[in-house]
This record gives sequence, structure tokens and C-alpha cells, in this order.
Amino acid sequence: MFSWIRVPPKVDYQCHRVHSMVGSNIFGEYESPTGYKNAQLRPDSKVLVFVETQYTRLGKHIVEVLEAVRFKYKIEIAGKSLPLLTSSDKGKYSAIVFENLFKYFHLNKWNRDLLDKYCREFNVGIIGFIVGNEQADNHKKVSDQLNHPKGRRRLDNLPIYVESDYQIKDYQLNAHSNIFRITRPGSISLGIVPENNWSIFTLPPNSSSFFPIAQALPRNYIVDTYPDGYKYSNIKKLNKLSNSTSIDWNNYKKNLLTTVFQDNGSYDGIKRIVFGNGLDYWLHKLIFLDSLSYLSNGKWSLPLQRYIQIDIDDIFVGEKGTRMKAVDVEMLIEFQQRLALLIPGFKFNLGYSGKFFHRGYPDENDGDDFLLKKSDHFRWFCHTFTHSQAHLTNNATIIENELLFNREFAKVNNLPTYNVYTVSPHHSGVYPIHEPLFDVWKRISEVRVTSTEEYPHLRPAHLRRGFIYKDVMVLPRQTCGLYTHTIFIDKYPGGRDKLEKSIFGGDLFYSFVVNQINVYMTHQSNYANDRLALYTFEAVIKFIQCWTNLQLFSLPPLELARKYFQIYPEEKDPIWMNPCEDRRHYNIWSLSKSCFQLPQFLILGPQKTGSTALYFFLSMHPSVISNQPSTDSFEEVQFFNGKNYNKGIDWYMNFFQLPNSSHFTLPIDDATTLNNSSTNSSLVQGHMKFFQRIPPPYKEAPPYFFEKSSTYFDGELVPMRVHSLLPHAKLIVILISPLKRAYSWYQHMKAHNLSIALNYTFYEVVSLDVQHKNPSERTMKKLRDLRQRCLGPGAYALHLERWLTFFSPQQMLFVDGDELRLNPINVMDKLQMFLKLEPYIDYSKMLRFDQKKGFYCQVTKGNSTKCLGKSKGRIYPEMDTLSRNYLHHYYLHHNVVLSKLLNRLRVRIPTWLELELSNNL
Ligand SMILES: Nc1ncnc2c1ncn2[C@@H]1O[C@H](COP(=O)(O)OS(=O)(=O)O)[C@@H](OP(=O)(O)O)[C@H]1O
Repeated sequence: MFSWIRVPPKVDYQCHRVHSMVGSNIFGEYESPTGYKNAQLRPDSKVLVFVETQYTRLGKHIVEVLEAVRFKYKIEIAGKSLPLLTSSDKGKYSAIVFENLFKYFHLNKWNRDLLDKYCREFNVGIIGFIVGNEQADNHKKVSDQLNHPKGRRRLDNLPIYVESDYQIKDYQLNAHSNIFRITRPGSISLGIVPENNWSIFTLPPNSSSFFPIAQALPRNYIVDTYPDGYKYSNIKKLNKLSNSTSIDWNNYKKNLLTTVFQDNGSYDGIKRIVFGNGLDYWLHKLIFLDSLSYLSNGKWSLPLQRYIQIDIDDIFVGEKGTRMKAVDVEMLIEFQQRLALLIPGFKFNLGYSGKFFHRGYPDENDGDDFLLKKSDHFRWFCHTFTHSQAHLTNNATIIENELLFNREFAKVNNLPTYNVYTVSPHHSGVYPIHEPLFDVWKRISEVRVTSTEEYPHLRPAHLRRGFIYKDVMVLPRQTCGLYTHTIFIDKYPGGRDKLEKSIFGGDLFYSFVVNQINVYMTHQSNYANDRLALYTFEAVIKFIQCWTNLQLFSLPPLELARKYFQIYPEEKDPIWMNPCEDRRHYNIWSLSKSCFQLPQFLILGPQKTGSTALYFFLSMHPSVISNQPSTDSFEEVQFFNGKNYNKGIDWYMNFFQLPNSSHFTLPIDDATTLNNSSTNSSLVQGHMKFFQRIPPPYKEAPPYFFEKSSTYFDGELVPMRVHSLLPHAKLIVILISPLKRAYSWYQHMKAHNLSIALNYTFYEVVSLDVQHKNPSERTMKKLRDLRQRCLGPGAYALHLERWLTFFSPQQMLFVDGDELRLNPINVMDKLQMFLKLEPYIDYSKMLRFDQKKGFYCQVTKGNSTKCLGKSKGRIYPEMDTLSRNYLHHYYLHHNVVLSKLLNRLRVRIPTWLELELSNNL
């Protein structure tokens, strides 16, 4: 009987080199400007991006590209005052980008001169975009309109004219431009460019300053046959243009429109690159990256080496009828051999699940056998025996057996296994971390490397990163558009065009451009059926070779991971996100975990401001539960600063234990009950969606967990880390006079017998006026450390600004530490309101001033008082005048900035701050 044989698609991509056609260098040679040798940029200099508003599309696009390549940037709204461009005589910005170039031309004279002077002195260039008529029209000068009523207008005082609203085709790059690094010029992207609204530029003829970087034809210009034989009729969708008109080459060149040009700086000393459209067009992203490199004198340049790893997951797992046959295995081997010629050392990594061996149709089972026979061609990594997800069990033995059975399968079948690498089915247990999985990896299978798409989140893809946890290097995985169900090209979700768009300049191609290390996951079904993986990777590699100078390499996973963290060392430490904020994360998080076990508010400190008293008073409220005391750090958890952070969120969550007794009043047998309850508590409401996660014995309302770690306030990374894990947390900050705080800390250290505090007076410590005591280098260091701990946290405004970049002011409550000491009942009322605590507690019945202690204490059942320990509310002499004067001047600037900040936030200025500011010592 006749059986229909399906033929997998062939890659017919042709790279149309046009360089030979364009002929000799018609653009002249680039001359680099001289005279910039003395000015220096800061090592941490950034790209300065002027956007129209925070929300404009192109502005966001620019930022996305910068983030994807991990370039540091600063965003400014154009039209407002310029940011400080230098610090200590060094330039802060190594390239400047204007989302709308007209905003640059129309800077007021003062700012324009300042910016131009900066660019000249520091040899920093400007990239600008002119997109469509609208943008240009808004900025058209009246004189321009009169001179050029048809919309052709001059670009500021440059001898260049711009026209907008063009539609173009046949995009090509000027092979003689010296800006190209990643981009490989010389090819022509035949066909219509889909983006509309192109601005095109007329440059002065034979200029030694201005050259085209990119050009194209007007959309309606008809070319049939190019000199070296390309026919438009070969190009899909353009057939209708194929009458027999042959090209007139001179005419062709004359008709090219300049869409991106370069100003090499010899005109007015400033280098510029101007785009006649945004970054939607795929080639513009490449040109943009090369422009940044060129204009920053190489500071922002990506290396050209790209490393690639392709995993084939689900070996043996696929459904009957979708699995590889022997011929597919042969094609796979043949493809690997071809790829290895282009990518030295390339080998596929095969992730196997032994349980499903021989579960296909007979010819597929033959395929399994053939694959085993040819197993030496590949690197085999252990998936799990039954393809199970680790997070579904807390039983490490079950997870262990999954791996052991699978490895046994590999042993019996002589597979050349590579045990340092593994991949988890459905990313389960990798991120969010499932501790038993990492423990098992460590214990039995010496796993050192894995990969996931989920860190920190699946989307946006350009922000995927790696991290190291328990010595396992987790690499970010990129998406190549192929999944278990994408097995036929004509059934590709969204159509064949969608896959091809991703390959030819779209997401897949772009992931190679921006990521130096690329790990892709495919599935065995992508190598059977239409063998879409072969098609996809062959096509994208051809495209990369045509349009870029990227060099492709391959390394075994362990070496690749080491390379990754060599390139991106700053990614080693993980950042813990809240699994309940990302549905995908939530679905692969252990069922025994609940977001209840995370605090809903934090007392941030700073140290010595009364944070323990506040913590103590809050713990008296029946609806809140403080953290379990830590034995390591004076009861504080201190998770977000220091080493504890690397212990992971399970470690942190263990500090928040649900009570045994019935402590809460709201019935929550099901979510509806609570939904209908009259409570206004946003904290309760915010957590309703996670009820299912409450471990069965707990049928009470969620508690309000909180913790206080007074070291959080001034920790550099703490605001970012807190925001990642607890984005909705409320934050409580206590402020007392920073002078008093510093002194209290010194006394605290003295009470702890710190030798440096015992041997040096407070004044000596803070002023470092100690020459008469002739301290050794070591002692000086200790003095400086103590001084820093005394003074550093008191720069309140500096630290608060950091918190405010992550949290809204509405999430923060400022407690006046003096009020807390003298009138805590008032403070606790405000706190209950701010936290929306229920039930309302009358603290006047619970707190009383204790004459002996000299502070407010808790009223106990027997009507006596329970006060904080000896270390809180110490008795020590008053601060001496010399120190007071010194600190007054030291903090004056900080206090001025703080008062401005509090005013901005509409927070009442505390009396101690008013006094400091009015005190002219
Ligand atoms: N009710 C009550 N009881 C005891 N102490 C009180 C109270 N209210 C405020 N204070 C002030 O709190 C200061 C200690 O601050 P912290 O708890 O933040 O210190 S620590 O950072 O946790 O070590 C402590 O500082 P010292 O007086 O220097 O010991 C107190 O002044």
C-alpha cells in the first residue's frame, strides 16, 4: 500500500552578500578625533539614557537592550535639568543616548553647551533616534517649516536634512563604516522592512565627517535582477515584482536612502550616530550595540565569543508515535558532526529517564536501541527515572532512588554518563530551591551544574540569570521556541512564520547576540517527526554567520558553568524571590510550604534606636508573632544582610513557626468564609490566595509574622533583597538623634568589653584624633571600624533613599524614637493603624512607666512590670561637649538632607531634628 512519507523542512536561507556589488569605498576613511587624551572616565561609568517619559516605548526598548547585555545605565527624563556629569573630575557617563534626538537639539543653551563640552572633553559620543513624523513635527522649528514646507528639515545646525514617513526595503549596511563589531556588514536583507515611519537622512556629498551606516531602497523602487544573479523572483512574497527589468547599478546606488548615519566628530568635535527608526527592526539592535561600543571607545563592548550548549531532554519519555526512530538518530549524529565543524567540540547533552525505555511503537523501540548503540556520540546526563518532579516530595530517599535507578539503567546500558550535570523535570526544585533535591545532588551524584529558565523569572527572558547554591552552579537557560508538542512545522503554534521570525533576527537570534553563554533545552520529539530542532539550529547558525562576527564555541557543562561565573561573577549569590508572586514558581514549590511563613512587616532599626522595645511591645499584640529567636545573633534573624542570606528561604522561614494553641480568631475553613468576612486587614486579604498551602492542622487565620533586625537599616543590599522576597512588606524605621545613637553604640561596645572602646574615649573614636596615643596600624583599623559602626548608620537620609528606590513611602512608617521612649502608648496606636492590626489593643492598660528602670515596661498579670534587660536602657554619663560639637557638625549636612526628605514624604519632623538644625553651636 502507498504510504505517504513526510519530508522534514530544509533550511533554504541564503546570505545575500552585497559588498561586491556596492564596489569601492565611496564613503571615505574615518579619521579619529584627537586631543582627548587627558580626560578620564570613572571605572564605573554608565550609559546615560534620556527618555521622553518613563513609559515611552522606545525608551523601554533601549533599557531592555542595555539590561540584556548587562550594561550599566542611568535614565533621565529629557528636558529636565541635566544630571551631574562628572565626579572628582572624572566623567560619569561613557555614552549618551537620546530616545528622541530633538530633545538634545532643543536643550536650553546652558545644558546643551554643558553636554557638548562633556562629550568633547571625555570623548563620549551621542546616539539619537528620530522615529516617524510625529516626533520630528513636534520639534520642527518655524524657520524649518518655512524653508522646507514638504517636511524636509535640517537637523539642528548640522548640514544634514531629515524626511520622515518613508517605507523601505532591501536593508543593507555600509561595509566601510568603522563602527561594526558584532554586526557583519556587507549583506543585504532583501525584502520589505515591515516597520513604517522611517526617517531618512540626506548627508552632504563627499563629507569627511558624515557617513551612512545603513541604507535601504524606497519600498516602491523595482529591482528585478541584481548583477551577481539574485533575482527578486527568488524571494518569497515578492514574485509579483518580477518583470524583466534588470538593474541599472548607478541608478540603484542613487536611490539608496540613508537610514542610520554616523558623524565622526570632525564637524564639531562630537561623535554621533543617528537612527531613522527605533529598535524594533532587528538589525537596529545590533547597530545600537556596535554604536555603544564605538561611541564609548570600547568601554561598552561585548566580546565576540559565544558559547552554546544544546540539551535534549526527555530521552525515552515521549508519547508513542512522537519518538525517534533509527533514521532520526542517524540524522542527529550527522547533524552533530556538521555542527562540530562550525562549533569546535560541539556535542549534544542527552537527558534520559530509563523507565520509559522501549515504550514506543516497534520502529521507535528500534530507535531506542539504535540510540543506545550510538550512545558514545553523546554526553548523557541523569534526568529522573520516572521523570518525576522533586518538589512533590520532601522525602529525600524518594528523590535519591529516582536518581539511583536511573543511574543503574545507565550502567546496565553502558551509557557514557556525565554526572556533574543534571536537569530537573519541569525545573522542579531548582528555583524555588527544594532543599532535599540539592542535598541529594550533593550526596549521591556529585552534581555541580544544572540549568533553569526560572531564575529569577521565566519572563522577561532577557533578565534570566545564573546563581550558585550549595556549590551547584545554576545556569540560565534560553528558550529556542521548541517544546515537546512542536513537532511539525506546519502545526507550529502561530504558524511557520512565527518560528522563522524568531530564527531570522527575532528572539532566538537575539539571544545569541546578547548572551555570551547560551544553554538551550530541546526534547527528543524535536529530533523525530519534522526534526524541527535540526531545522531551527541550522537556520539560526547560518543567519548568525551571515549577519554577525560572532564566533561560536562549545564546552562541557562544568567548564561552561565555570566560564559563566568567570564572565558574570556578580551573579554568584542568588537573590530570593517570593514564590507566591510568580504562579510558575508557586506551582513548583514544595506543597508543605506556605507564604504565611514569611513576615509581613519588618522593624529595620537602626541599632540603638529602641528597636527592641518596639519589638517587645508589638509581640504583646495577640495577632502578631515575632520570629523565633536566633541563637547566633542576639535573637535577631539577620537574614537579609550578611552570610545568613545564602542559607536560603527555607532557613529563613523556619524562624516563623505557627503556634500550637488556638491563637487566632478568624475561621478560615475555606477562602470564601474569609472573603466574606468583615475584616479590612489588607494583610489578611493579601494572603487569601495561598490558603491551600496551609498545612492541614492549621485552620486558623494567618498570623502576622514579623521580625526585627536592626542591622537591616543601613545594609547596602538589604532593600533590594527585602523587596525581592517581601515586595508588599511594611517597614518600620525608628529615628533618634544620630548623635545619641552613635554614643549609645559606643557605650554598648564598652559594656561588651570591646578593648578599643575601653582604651579610647568616645571623642577619640569619632574624631580619630588619637595621634598622641601613637596607635599601631592594627589599632587604627579597629578605631576606624568602630567609628564607622558609630557614625555610618546615622546618615539616615542616605540609607532611606536606598529603601525608597524599592519601596513606596506608603509602605514605610517612621517612628520617632524619643516618642517611643517617652510615650510608647501613642506610638503603638499609630502602629496598629498603620499595620491594620485586629483586634485593636489598648496599650495604656498594657504598658506602664517603671520608675526604677526609667522606661516604659509591660504590665504583667500580677500588676507588676516586666522590663527589657540590662543591656537596653543603660546608665552612662552624658556625652561630653567636645563630642557633641564634633558630631553636630559631622551630621549637619545629613540632617539637612533628612529634613528635606521627611518634608517630601510629608512626615512630621521630629523635635530632635528641629533642635539639631536650629542649633548653631
Ligand atoms: N522601653 C524601653 N526600655 C529600654 N530601652 C528603651 C526603651 N525605649 C527606648 N529604649 C532605648 O532603646 C535603646 C536600645 O536600642 P535598641 O533596642 O535598638 O538596641 S539594639 O540595636 O537592639 O542593641 C536603649 O539605648 P540605651 O539607653 O543607650 O541603652 C534605650 O534608650
